[in-house]
Amino acid sequence: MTEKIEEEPVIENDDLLGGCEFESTDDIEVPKSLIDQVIGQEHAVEIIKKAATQRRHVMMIGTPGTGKSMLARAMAELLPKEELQDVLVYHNLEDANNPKIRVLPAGKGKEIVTIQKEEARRRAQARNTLLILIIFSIVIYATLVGQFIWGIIAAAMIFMALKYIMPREDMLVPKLLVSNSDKERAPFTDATGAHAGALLGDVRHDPFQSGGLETPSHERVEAGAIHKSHKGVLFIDEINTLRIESQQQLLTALQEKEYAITGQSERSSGAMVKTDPVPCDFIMVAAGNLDAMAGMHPALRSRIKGYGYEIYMRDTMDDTPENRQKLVRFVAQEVKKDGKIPPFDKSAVAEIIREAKRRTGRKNKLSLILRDLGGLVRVAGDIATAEGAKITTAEHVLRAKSMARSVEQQLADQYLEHRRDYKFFKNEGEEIGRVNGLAVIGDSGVMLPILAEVTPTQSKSEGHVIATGMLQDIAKEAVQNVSAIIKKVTGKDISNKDVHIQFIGTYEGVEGDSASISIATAVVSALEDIPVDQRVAMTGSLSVRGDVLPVGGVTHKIEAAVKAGVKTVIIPKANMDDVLIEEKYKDMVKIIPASTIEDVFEHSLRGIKKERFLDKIKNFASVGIGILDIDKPTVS
Ligand SMILES: Nc1ncnc2c1ncn2[C@@H]1O[C@H](COP(=O)(O)OP(=O)(O)OP(=O)(O)O)[C@@H](O)[C@H]1O
Repeated sequence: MTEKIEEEPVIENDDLLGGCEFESTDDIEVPKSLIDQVIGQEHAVEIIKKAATQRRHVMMIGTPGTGKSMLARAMAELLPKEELQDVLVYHNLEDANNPKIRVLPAGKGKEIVTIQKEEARRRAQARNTLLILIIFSIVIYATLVGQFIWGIIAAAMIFMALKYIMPREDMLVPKLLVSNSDKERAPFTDATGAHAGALLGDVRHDPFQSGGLETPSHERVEAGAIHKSHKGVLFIDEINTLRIESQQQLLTALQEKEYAITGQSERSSGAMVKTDPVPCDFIMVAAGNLDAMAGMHPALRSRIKGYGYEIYMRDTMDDTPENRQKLVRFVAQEVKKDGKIPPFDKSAVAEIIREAKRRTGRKNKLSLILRDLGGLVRVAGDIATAEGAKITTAEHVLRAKSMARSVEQQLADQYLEHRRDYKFFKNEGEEIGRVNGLAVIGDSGVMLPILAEVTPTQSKSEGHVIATGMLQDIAKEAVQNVSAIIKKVTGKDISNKDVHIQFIGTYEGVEGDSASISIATAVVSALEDIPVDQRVAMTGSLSVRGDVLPVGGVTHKIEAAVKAGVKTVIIPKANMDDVLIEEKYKDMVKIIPASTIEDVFEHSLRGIKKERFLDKIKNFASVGIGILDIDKPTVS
């Protein structure tokens, strides 16, 4: 059974705002602490709070832009600042290559360095005065005895000798390696993509290693991110990109809570120097996507797991009035954070929330990929600013949406333009074995024509599915699924035929497992000689029983079909509530829900043979096919 889509109710702005009353986002209160600003990740917030009190490590896995670094920053805000410490590094009189470390309460380090510097300056002044006096006395004495030249030479030699023998004042001044004076909160260090030196500390190379010109080794010691985040939070995103040795060293630092600093480059004079252990008692917050876990050193992962928490970030939240209200606050937060863009009025905020719904591609959900949504807020605000507007309106947001398109969207549009130029798409007439399939690249849709040809097999044993383009495995699976249905319905065994399938113009990045119903239709059309209506495009997954299963990205796919000039789009019935196409496309397309492959054939096949074929299918449906139930609902 098929049915025409009900006109999607237009959601009023007030509903979209979840009942929030305000004139502009300036009226909305933004929480002071970062942790209270986090939206939609309640589970993560709870764990972060717990981990901060218990000083536990955390690993966050999830899509970029869902607030992982924001949560890590928020965690640093929750840590007590009373515990903060300064770290000083001193020259070691016995072994210059082993600088000494001293740990003091926050603020004391800076005080000591200032005092010592002042003392050193006074000592240097006194020494220089003494030197000048000695030199003058020698020169005057030599002049009096008529040996001026010898006097100058003697003065120069004495000057050099004394300079060499007398201890250098800067040797005695410690270096402030880690400073926490005047810090309002515990340190937060982002070591994402840091090389070994930046992460673990380093000792700089000294080109002048003798002759009184050398820089004292303790002066060349630099703290790493692990030391700077002592008593605070060390955040590393994409943890898997960190070299395995660095991960191992990080693990040691985590276990020991102190880590000596040495030169990281073997050829540098810094490699000779190794300090006493420097404290690094940090909380580690590691982040990444699911791949990150695979690339992570198992011991490091197990350390975090054993001494902390793992969090999986959410990509969406339920579309409830409370959550819509949170998004209203999100817009207010982003406007405030930016500081330069004008506030948003109700219509503009509603448009952002509408976009948050659209971006999920799922019914009753709101997107939590808030960095991207924040980007839209900023572009809309910038457009308003450029116009000199005092307030950002829905019109600015709509313009921002067409300006701030993702690379995938731009690529898809370019692809469409290119295909249209060369008439790759057909959007009218009928053709045997040709179907307008729909696919997604990233967050954008593309129309993907699919051609099928069925020929007697060349092989002696059995027929083959020969697919070209990048979606070969999917094509084979779809043909396998449909072959059972075809066999029952038409009595034809396609296992003794070669089925050729071509995806026209596929390229890297196209996701295609939602092409199953298109492939099935193309194959049936070719096999039975029934033309396909080219004004129709379709998307849907297929079970071996002929059920049409839900897929992802229907909104983007429908919009792509409309852009390609198609008038009717068949989608899985289960996806009907996920359709959130833009207002401007609504009157341009008829959306037909399909729950079985029979529905798909009904709306896409044409010609006189169609009815007979559909009758056969109906019979088959009433009898049932009773074949293996291996279908599993997949969302592509
Ligand atoms: N859950 C959230 N609540 C409020 N704002 C958010 C949330 N998620 C993201 N944002 C906004 O997006 C910005 C970027 O998010 P953030 O850098 O924390 O994402 P991320 O998950 O760490 O991404 P990546 O892994 O790419 O670093 C934040 O500064 C904030 O403005």
